[in-house]
Amino acid sequence: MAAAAPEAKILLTGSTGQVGGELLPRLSKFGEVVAPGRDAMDLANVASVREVIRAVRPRWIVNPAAYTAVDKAESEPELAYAINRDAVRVMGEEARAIGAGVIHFSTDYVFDGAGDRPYVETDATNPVSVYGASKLAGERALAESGAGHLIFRTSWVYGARGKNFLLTILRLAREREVVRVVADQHGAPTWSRDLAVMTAHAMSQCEAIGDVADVLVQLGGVYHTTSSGETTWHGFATEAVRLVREREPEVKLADLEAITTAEYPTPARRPANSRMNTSKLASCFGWRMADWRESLRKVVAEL
Ligand SMILES: NC(=O)C1=CN([C@@H]2O[C@H](COP(=O)(O)OP(=O)(O)OC[C@H]3O[C@@H](n4cnc5c(N)ncnc54)[C@H](OP(=O)(O)O)[C@@H]3O)[C@@H](O)[C@H]2O)C=CC1
Ligand SMILES: Cc1cn([C@H]2C[C@H](O)[C@@H](COP(=O)(O)OP(=O)(O)O[C@H]3O[C@@H](C)C(=O)[C@@H](O)[C@H]3O)O2)c(=O)[nH]c1=O
Repeated sequence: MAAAAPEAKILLTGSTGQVGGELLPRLSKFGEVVAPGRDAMDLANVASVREVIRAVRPRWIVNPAAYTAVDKAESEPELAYAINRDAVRVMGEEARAIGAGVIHFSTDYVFDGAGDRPYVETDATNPVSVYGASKLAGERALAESGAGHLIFRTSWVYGARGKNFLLTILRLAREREVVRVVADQHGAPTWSRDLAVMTAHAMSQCEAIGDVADVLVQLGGVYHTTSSGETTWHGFATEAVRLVREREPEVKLADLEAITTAEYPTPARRPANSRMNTSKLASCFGWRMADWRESLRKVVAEL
């Protein structure tokens, strides 16, 4: 009697992060999920990345782990590139060798924000920060590796847990009477859970068609995966505070001041236009991302 085929394995990085934390419970339907922490697989050390992939031999590598400290990256470029580019290159090389698919996440910060319409996947990139440049280098390294891959570019990720703008603003709103927020950077806040649900849908679609590596020859590439609708960081903060106030009227904040980017200097530059067109996701995977306001309401209800 032939031995039973080994169970498919999914190697998930960054399971302590916003997106990884939401992916973890949603991937077990695809096989055994192996989710090593930083101690077992340090993305700053490519040898450990190679070693783990060779030991696990996954069918999918799902990689939401990243160096995400946008301002700090300006003074730590080597570490940002090691995690956001070099580790991703090794994932691609190892995935190619075993016919695994790689799901990777990238960012609106690969663009300079100069345009005045939502970006499509084929638009020219031109990052204006070290973080954005290191993420773009990771996208390119993965594409060059020849592995079947999906790169989900998203923006302004938030959720009920983790380090994110929503939780920062709500903390400030409880502590202060005045909070100043930039109102000239445009984009779409995207719930970490919406990304995880979309990712599982895309994986299901791929698996339903056939062998993952073969399917990704057709479907692989970059997809824009931001919430529907658009706002500014100030608009996002305003809606979040409004929703929280409905059940917490004692919130201290009296003035949520709309300011310009120039009035809020930061080490890293951010794009003024972060808007992304998600039609490709809809046409290739039949998936529409939720409206940012709808998701924000759900997250605030969970807090
Ligand atoms: N956050 C955002 O606003 C946006 C994020 N993205 C992209 O989406 C993806 C998910 O982001 P998000 O979930 O918010 O990220 P988080 O910052 O919430 O999580 C990052 C994860 O990466 C892990 N990690 C960082 N460095 C290493 C390392 N050296 N070795 C192993 N693990 C490491 C962290 O582990 P540990 O807990 O040990 O630190 C953590 O689990 C990333 O690719 C990011 O670039 C795109 C657009 C917007
Ligand atoms: C906390 C705060 C921020 N801001 C501004 C600064 C900045 O322009 C904008 C967002 O601030 P943050 O530093 O919280 O967010 P930032 O780290 O820039 O968020 C980015 O993270 C990476 C990982 C991504 O990939 C991007 O899509 C994006 O989500 O809001 C204010 O104006 N007032 C405030 O009180």
